[in-house]
Amino acid sequence: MTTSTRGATKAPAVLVLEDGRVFRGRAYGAVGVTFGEAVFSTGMTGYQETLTDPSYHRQVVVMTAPHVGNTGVNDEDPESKRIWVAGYVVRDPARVPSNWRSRRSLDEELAEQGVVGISGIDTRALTRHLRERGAMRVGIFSGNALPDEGTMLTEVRQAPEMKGADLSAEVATQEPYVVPAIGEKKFTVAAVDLGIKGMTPHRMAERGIEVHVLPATATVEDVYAVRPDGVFFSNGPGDPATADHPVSVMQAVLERGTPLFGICFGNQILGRALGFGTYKLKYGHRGINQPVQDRTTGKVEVTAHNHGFAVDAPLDKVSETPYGRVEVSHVCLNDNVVEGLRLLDRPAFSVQYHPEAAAGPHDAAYLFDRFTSLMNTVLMEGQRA
Ligand SMILES: NC(=O)CC[C@H](N)C(=O)O
Repeated sequence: MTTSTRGATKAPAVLVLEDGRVFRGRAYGAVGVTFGEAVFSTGMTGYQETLTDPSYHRQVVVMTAPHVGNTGVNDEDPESKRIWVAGYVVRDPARVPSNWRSRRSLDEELAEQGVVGISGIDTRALTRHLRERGAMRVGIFSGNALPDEGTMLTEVRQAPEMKGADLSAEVATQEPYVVPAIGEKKFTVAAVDLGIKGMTPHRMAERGIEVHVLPATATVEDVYAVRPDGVFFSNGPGDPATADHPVSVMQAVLERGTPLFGICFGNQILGRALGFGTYKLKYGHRGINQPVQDRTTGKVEVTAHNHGFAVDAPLDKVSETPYGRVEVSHVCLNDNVVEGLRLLDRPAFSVQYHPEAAAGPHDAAYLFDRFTSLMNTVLMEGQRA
């Protein structure tokens, strides 16, 4: 069945930014009201992965790509069990989705999951506004009887901000579960779920790792109860400055010298565990075409990003920390933001971006091999000792 998503058949919708700028369009997905932090993603593809990434919880995502929904919605690509974005902003939705895997239209899927969107927006103008003024709160209001602009603006300004938001527990698993190794099992990893994407344990499983995914509230005892060869800290929503519990668990892991790998939120937590601060970026990095340099090899990777905060660590020197020496291993070539940390005296490292990226690119997949080889080295040393 095809559903027409022609703008004219849809209810009117209004997007109101906290600084008072207003964009008018048509309802897309569910009709209603939603609030969140307005952020833009420059990915030309992979919208299902974006929508279902738990790190987007409480964010209203603006797509710079003008056509969205062309390949419909399939049952294979989601990164989690539901759509997490708080709202979705597109320019020109596909009228008829077309792909051999497509099961339904994106419009239908958003409506079914109760996600309020808006279409017919000049998303490039909106993106330029956010780039100049910074990420800010936003509301989308749709339906035939809308409040006046002043009322909508007041409501937007009452919505919670992303700075200071502690959100991992709202998205992470409540119960531990195991993702079995594919083929021969070589290692066991405890993965602390702060908002993990499905592709991350899969990338580990492909390398012979049995992954024990643990709730965000997991204690040091819970982590070591699975007798891990390595410990992983996942991506996740919210402000890393609030993540005191995972920071203290990670410090215990560093203390014991267990191989450790972190992605995105996990990188920010490693930064904090080592004593660095984190800060909010003006508008963040979101998309699948961000250039990152591996400072050890000089090689540039094209990478997937979704972060609004970053680690404040010096680029030009090796830092001394309570856990030994640390270097900034990766940097974003657009703006020199810290994109990775590596300890020189312990088997631990992390990256701010997404080597697991399902929609690609896959330039950074070697980082999963680096984690495997750290576990291998530590295991061999243990056997020799
Ligand atoms: N994808 C992530 O893990 C995001 C981390 C953090 N919430 C940020 O926005 O920077």
